[in-house]
Amino acid sequence: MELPAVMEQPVMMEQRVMMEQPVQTEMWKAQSLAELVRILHRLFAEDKICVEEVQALMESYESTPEEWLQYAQFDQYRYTRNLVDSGNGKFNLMILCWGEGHGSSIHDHTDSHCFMKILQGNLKETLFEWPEKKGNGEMIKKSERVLRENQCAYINDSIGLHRVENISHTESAVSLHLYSPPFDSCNTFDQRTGHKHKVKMTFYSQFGERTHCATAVPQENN
Ligand SMILES: N[C@@H](CS(=O)O)C(=O)O
Ligand SMILES: [Fe+2]
Repeated sequence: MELPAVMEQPVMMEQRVMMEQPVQTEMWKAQSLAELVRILHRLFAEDKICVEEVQALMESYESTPEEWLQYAQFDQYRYTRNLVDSGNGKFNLMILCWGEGHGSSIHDHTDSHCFMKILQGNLKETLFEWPEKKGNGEMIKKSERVLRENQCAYINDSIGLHRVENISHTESAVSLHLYSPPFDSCNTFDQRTGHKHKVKMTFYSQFGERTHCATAVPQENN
């Protein structure tokens, strides 16, 4: 029996390029936000993800405001969480908008992976140790750093807890966050005592449309 002719592989929309690194690894380059979302779907369809690969992919996207402005909805008083893509149930991709001086409480990430890429401005990330189970004192600060445009940071609960702040008095900031698996509540911690408090997290907008919250008082993580 004749074997079917080998079909030519379709040309991929995305480009896999070799980056110059000490250890040569194949890496993705996302040319647009839409392409970034497509590649993320592909990577998260697998059982296991490679943290470094996702982080490098997110870093490879060069922030283009026209591509994300529709999702960047700000609030006067607190940072907002705006859902961009629900990742086929595998991840949530969202844009967070930080006005001048806005920041989050010290919090955990509910056993999920958290990738955070800066799209505009700078954000300060302060890392804390988990408090002792029965502790009742000031929380221990491990490190702090300023994340700049296009950088992508990563955290999970085994690394520790963090607080994120836009310390600028004159510029807003915008960041792109990916959480996998998705979650809608986390714990916040009191810096003085280490006491924790479970909070529900909400979206200010979803797919560019403002969401109308059922609760009168927003219970956000800030
Ligand atoms: N993890 C926080 C944002 S940040 O401060 O890392 C959130 O999802 O609201
Ligand atoms: Fe966080």
